[in-house]
Amino acid sequence: MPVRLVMAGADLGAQGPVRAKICGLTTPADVEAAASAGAAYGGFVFFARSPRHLSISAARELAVLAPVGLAKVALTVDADDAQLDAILSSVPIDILQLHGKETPDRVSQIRARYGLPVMKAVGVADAADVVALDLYSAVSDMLLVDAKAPKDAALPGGNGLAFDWRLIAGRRWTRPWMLAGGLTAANVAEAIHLTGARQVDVSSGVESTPGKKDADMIAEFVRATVAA
Ligand SMILES: O=C(O)c1ccccc1NCC(=O)[C@H](O)[C@H](O)COP(=O)(O)O
Repeated sequence: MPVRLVMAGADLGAQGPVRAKICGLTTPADVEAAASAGAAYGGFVFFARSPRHLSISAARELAVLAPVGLAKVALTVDADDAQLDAILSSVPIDILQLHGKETPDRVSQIRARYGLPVMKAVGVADAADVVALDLYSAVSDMLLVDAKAPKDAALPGGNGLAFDWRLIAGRRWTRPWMLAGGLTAANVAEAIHLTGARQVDVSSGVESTPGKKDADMIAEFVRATVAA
């Protein structure tokens, strides 16, 4: 199904339930759990150091299982054209999530080269980081407003850490955006109410151990999101 990001700017305003993205799917059961829970997006991680990393062939096997309605997101970190070419020539992907230090110019290049919607992740730890969101909203189709990974973190994201949501309370951007970082079924309603997010992204918060998704936790998270 084509992803309606242009329309999504309007769709994601006041209408409809908040949409959930389940990131770091690694098994067919994860794809089934995300889809049957009613998630709008499923994320595939291409980052070798991650416990959620997928080879291209594994990602392809999962992506073809995703039903209409579960948009397939490829998460990469400072990927070069060769890596993106390899992923996108084999895996049917709907959205690219750029989770590294990609500059605004690089985001624009990637959008132009692949013609896919691009979601740029921006890490937030303090008010200065919020400025970067304005910069990237000019060149991205969607923003992922995430916690900034600590300097000593093993991963640039997916660490299950939240940021101070008050930093973005009441903020709006010209592009659709998604809130991420340390969300769980227990805190997602508060996060939505405080920030006004209409889309949320979770990984660690629906895992029993790092890298292992739990179908019940996914269902509970999506229920809490929709009910918020
Ligand atoms: O998940 C990973 O392993 C990962 C690796 C490298 C860059 C980003 C990564 N994950 C990002 C996400 O899963 C989400 O987009 C988001 O940051 C939520 O993560 P979490 O705080 O674990 O819910």
